[in-house]
Amino acid sequence: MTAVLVAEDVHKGVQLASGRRLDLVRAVNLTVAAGESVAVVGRSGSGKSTLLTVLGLLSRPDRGRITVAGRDTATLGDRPLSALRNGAIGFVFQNYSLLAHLDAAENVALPLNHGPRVPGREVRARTADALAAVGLAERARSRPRQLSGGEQQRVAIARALVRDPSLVLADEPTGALDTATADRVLATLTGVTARRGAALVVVTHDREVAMRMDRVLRLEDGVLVEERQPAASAVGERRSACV
Ligand SMILES: Nc1ncnc2c1ncn2[C@@H]1O[C@H](COP(=O)(O)OP(=O)(O)OP(=O)(O)O)[C@@H](O)[C@H]1O
Repeated sequence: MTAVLVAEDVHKGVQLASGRRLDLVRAVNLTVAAGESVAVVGRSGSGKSTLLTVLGLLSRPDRGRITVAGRDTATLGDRPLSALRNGAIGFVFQNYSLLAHLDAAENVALPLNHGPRVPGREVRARTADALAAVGLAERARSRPRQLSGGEQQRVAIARALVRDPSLVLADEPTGALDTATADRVLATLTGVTARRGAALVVVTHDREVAMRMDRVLRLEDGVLVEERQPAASAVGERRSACV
């Protein structure tokens, strides 16, 4: 098993406006293998998004160790950390975080503008492929305000996948989508993990979404508790069916 993401005894708290400290993530241990998908569920406000930002190297843990694609991030300075984040991780934000002055294609292409230079022709081809994968090939020139919430969410997913990340972290990736579109987007996300050997972590409130992942973990009192682990044969079957 090749581990793409390893979190060991990770802790993360936030300072409330009242000055009180809230320890949301208290002892998280998690290993996600290449080709594996994991759902994180839990009640609203339990710290799922906070955990995802720590796993995605967007904020540092208070304690503990996170290893991504074999790199121990605890010892990395800010620049190598952001280079690793940009190169290895695709993040789908709950609020999409699209840039309003850029069209869909330009938003999707953003991760390709950082790190090693990608030739313009390849940028255009990869952007078009990513938009087509989420069913938005026709909307490449639309600005976020010209797109529905669900379309914006799909642009955000295309942006997360455009660089072929080894780890995809998605915060409520189907929250704004109807059932048919959510199905298609989930198939894209799980297809990427299975075909390209990426690891996928999805935060969701939606039971049906959670059940489509290989494992379901619940964040409870700051600890991840295993809710469902399918038989290994079922995971293997699903992976080989997607190749
Ligand atoms: N930077 C911050 N400063 C203060 N409080 C914060 C901060 N980030 C999160 N919180 C609080 O921590 C709690 C957990 O937030 P978080 O967004 O991680 O939960 P969640 O499980 O993802 O919730 P939901 O399912 O509703 O999206 C919430 O009460 C939130 O208000």
